[in-house]
Amino acid sequence: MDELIIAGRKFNSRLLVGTGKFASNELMALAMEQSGCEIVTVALRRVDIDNPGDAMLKHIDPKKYLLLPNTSGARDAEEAVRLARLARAAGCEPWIKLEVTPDPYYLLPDPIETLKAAEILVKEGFTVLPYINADPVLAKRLQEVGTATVMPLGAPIGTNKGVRTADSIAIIIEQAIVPVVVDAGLGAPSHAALAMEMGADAVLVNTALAVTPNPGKMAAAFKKGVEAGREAFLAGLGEQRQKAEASSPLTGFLRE
Ligand SMILES: CC(=O)[C@@H](O)[C@H](O)COP(=O)(O)O
Repeated sequence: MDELIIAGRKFNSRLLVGTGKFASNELMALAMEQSGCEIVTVALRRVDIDNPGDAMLKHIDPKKYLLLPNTSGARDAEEAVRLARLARAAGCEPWIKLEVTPDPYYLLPDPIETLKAAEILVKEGFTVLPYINADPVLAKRLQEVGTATVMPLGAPIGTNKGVRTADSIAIIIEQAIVPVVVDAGLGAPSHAALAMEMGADAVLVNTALAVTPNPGKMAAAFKKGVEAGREAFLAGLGEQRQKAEASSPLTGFLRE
């Protein structure tokens, strides 16, 4: 597959994987392996980031995966910035998946606090990958302050509903000057394929891999979905039409 480039860094995989909710760290590691991913996100609140012996971190080989800490659980910009700084102080690369989700029920990202935190973190030299609602105006504003990607949600985190925000994501993709990573709510490989067919640069998946009885198999299926979607996008999909058009044109077969 063609390379994904984020902030000048090249990746062969366009599938990013989250590490929450797995029944065991072994199943998480299996899913990472089978997904072919190169970027793995970890919630800073769930790991002892200072401790290389942390039970989960031990399963994430830094030579193989870029560890992308995320600020999940932060309720405002201040908390998110503090978590990002802690990760950097602990020796993580200055890449951060910015999540500000004050509402515990829908976990929808706060656009104002996200923009505020992004501005601060970009100025401090972080490579910022913000999780956002599928809002084209916010996506533009974030790119203007210098985020490395935008990560619009397909559906709320953990819902497995698929790309419910397709029309807005299409606008974000059309206008983007940085990679667009569809993040959250993708429950099936076909959802990932759809996002990629639309022209998303990558997708991030966690729950769908973690809640199945077979995380390894599901991760392999998502890998194929992402690759198929990307190939189809690059090939160029046929135009959608209102009226039927025969697949086998009848001209020449008609009786005089
Ligand atoms: C792991 C992570 O970063 C999540 O916040 C992310 O948005 C994934 O969402 P799903 O769990 O719905 O795949």
